[in-house]
Amino acid sequence: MMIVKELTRAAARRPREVVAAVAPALLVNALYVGQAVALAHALAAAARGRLQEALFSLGAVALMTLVRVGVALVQASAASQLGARVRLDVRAAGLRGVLRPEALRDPARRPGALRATLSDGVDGVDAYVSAYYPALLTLAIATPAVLLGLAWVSWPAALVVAVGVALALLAPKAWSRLMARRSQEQWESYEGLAAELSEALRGMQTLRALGRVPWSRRRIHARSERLRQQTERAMRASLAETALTDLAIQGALAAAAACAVVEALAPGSVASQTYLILMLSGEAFRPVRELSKQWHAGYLGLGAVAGLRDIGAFEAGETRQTQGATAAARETPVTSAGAVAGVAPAADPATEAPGEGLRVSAVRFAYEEGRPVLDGVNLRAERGGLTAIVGASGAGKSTLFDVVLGFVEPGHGSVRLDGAPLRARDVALVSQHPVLFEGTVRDNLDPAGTGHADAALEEACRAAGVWEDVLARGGLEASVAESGRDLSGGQLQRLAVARALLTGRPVLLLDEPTSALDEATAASVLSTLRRVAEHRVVLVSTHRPGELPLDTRVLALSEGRLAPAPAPSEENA
Ligand SMILES: Nc1ncnc2c1ncn2[C@@H]1O[C@H](COP(=O)(O)OP(=O)(O)OP(=O)(O)O)[C@@H](O)[C@H]1O
Repeated sequence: MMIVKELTRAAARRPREVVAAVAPALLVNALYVGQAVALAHALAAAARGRLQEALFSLGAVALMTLVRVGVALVQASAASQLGARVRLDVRAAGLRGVLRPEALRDPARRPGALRATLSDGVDGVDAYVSAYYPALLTLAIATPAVLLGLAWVSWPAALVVAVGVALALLAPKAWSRLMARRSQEQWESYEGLAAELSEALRGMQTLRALGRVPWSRRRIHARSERLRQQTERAMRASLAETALTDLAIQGALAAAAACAVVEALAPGSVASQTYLILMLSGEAFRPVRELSKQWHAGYLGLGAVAGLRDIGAFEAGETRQTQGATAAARETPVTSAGAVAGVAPAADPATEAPGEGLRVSAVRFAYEEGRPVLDGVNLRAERGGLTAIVGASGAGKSTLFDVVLGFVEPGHGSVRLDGAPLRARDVALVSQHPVLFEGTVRDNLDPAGTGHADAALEEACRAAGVWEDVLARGGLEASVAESGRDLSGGQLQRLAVARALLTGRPVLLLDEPTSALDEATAASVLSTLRRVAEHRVVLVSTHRPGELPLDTRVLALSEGRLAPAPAPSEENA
C-alpha cells in the first residue's frame, strides 16, 4: 500500500465522485462475498447429497454474477468520472501555476518538459485517482467486514488472514522510497526527451542551417535509450512490490487452508464451515490483490507527481490569491467604446484623467543576489508626450518593463499610476517578441473576445500601419498561423501595436516597437504613438532614439539607474 498525499487530497476534494466510485465497488465486493457464501453452501449441500439445495445455491451464484457485471460497469464509469474531474482540477491548477509571470520567466523551465508535465503527467496520475484510490477505500471497508465474518466462522483463520493482509499492505513500504525514486527518474527521463524533441522541432531550421541535425538526432537517441533503461528499472522495482504482496497473500491463504483442514478434522465439524473458511479467506484478499494490481498499472504515472507539485498543480482552486491572482487581475482587459484611445480617445475615465502619470520610485531588482539589474530606478512618465528609455543591450530595459507589468516583484520600491498603485489591468504591452496565436486576424486583435466593432479594429490597424497588410491577406477573417509564423517580423510587430491600442489601457509599454520596421513605417507608427500619448502614458524602450518624435522625453538606463539622456534632436545634431 502506497499513499500519495497530493493525489489523495486532490481526489478528496471531489467527495461526491469518490462516493459514486467507491459505493458500487463495495457492492461488487459484497456480491463476491455473497457468491462465496452461496458456493460454500452449494458444495456442502452437494457433499451431503442435497441436489436441489445445491442447485438453488448455484442459481444464486449465477444471479449474483450477472448483477455484479452490471454493477462493475457502473463502477468503472463512475471511477473514470472521478479520474477525469481530478485531472481537470490538477491541470487547471498546473496551468495557473505555469502561467504566473515569474514562472514564465524562469529559464530553468523548458517548454517541452512543461508540456509533458501538463499533458502526459496529468494523464499519468489518472490510474492512481480513478483506480488505486477507490480500491484503497474499498479495501479499508470491505476487508475488515470480511474478516469479521471469517472470525465468526473461525477466529484462528481470521487471525492468520489479518496478519497476511497487514503484511501484504505494509511490506512494500520497505522500499517505497526506492520505488518513488525509480518512477521519478523514469519520469524525468521522459520529460527530458519531450523537452529535447520540442526544442529540436522548433529549432530545426537553425539546426539544418548549421549542419547540426545528426548531432541533434544523436542527443535524442541517447535520451530515448536512457528512458528505456529507466523504465525497465522502474518496472523491476514495481514487480518486486507485486511479488512481495503475492508472497504474503499466498502464505496467509496456505495458513488459512491449514485452519480449514484442522476445522474439518475436528469431531462434529460442519462441511459448510470448512468451505466458508476457504472461500472467505480468498475474499478477504480480493481487495488487496485489486489494490496491488492497480498500483502496478498506475505506478509509472506517479513519477510526474514531483513535477506537478513544483508547478503548484495540487493547490486548491481558489487559494492561489497571491501572485497568480494578481497576474490574472493584471490581464483583465479594459475596453471601452472608443477603443483606439489616442486615435479615438477611450471613454475609460482612468485613461483620460489628468494626473501625475506613471511613477516608478526607488525600484531595485536582481535576478541573482548581489547583482542588481535595477538599482534604485526613479521614473516619471506623463501623458502629453512619449517617454523613451534607451540603454545598452542588457542594461535592464525589459526588466524595468517587467516590473511595471508586475511580471517580477521588485525587492524594493513602488510603481504608481496617478497616485494609486498600478494595477495589471492598467497596462498594455507590445513586447520585443510579440506572440500571435493560431486563429484569425480578428482573434489576434481581440484575443479576449470583447467584440470590438470592425471599424474599431480597422482604425487600430490603420493607426499601427498594418491595415493594408491585413487587407492583402483577406481582411479580418484571414487566418494567422501559430506564433504568427506566416507573417513578417514587421507585420507581427504592427499587429501587436494595433492589439495594444485596442485594449484602451491607460499605460502603454512598447519594447523596441520599431525594431523590425523600415524607416517610413517606423516614423508612421511613432507618430501614432505620439498621438496616443496625449491621452495615455506611453513608455517606449528603444535602441534607436534618433527616430523618436522631437518632444520625446528620453531617459538612459545605465548601471541600474535612469538619468535624462540628450534629446533626440541634440543626438542627431
Ligand atoms: N530570467 C532571467 N534570469 C536571469 N537573468 C536575466 C533574466 N532575464 C534577463 N536577465 C539578465 O538581466 C540583465 C538585463 O536584461 P534585460 O533583458 O532587462 O536587458 P535589456 O536592456 O532589455 O536588453 P536588450 O536591449 O538587449 O533587450 C541581462 O544581464 C540579462 O542577462
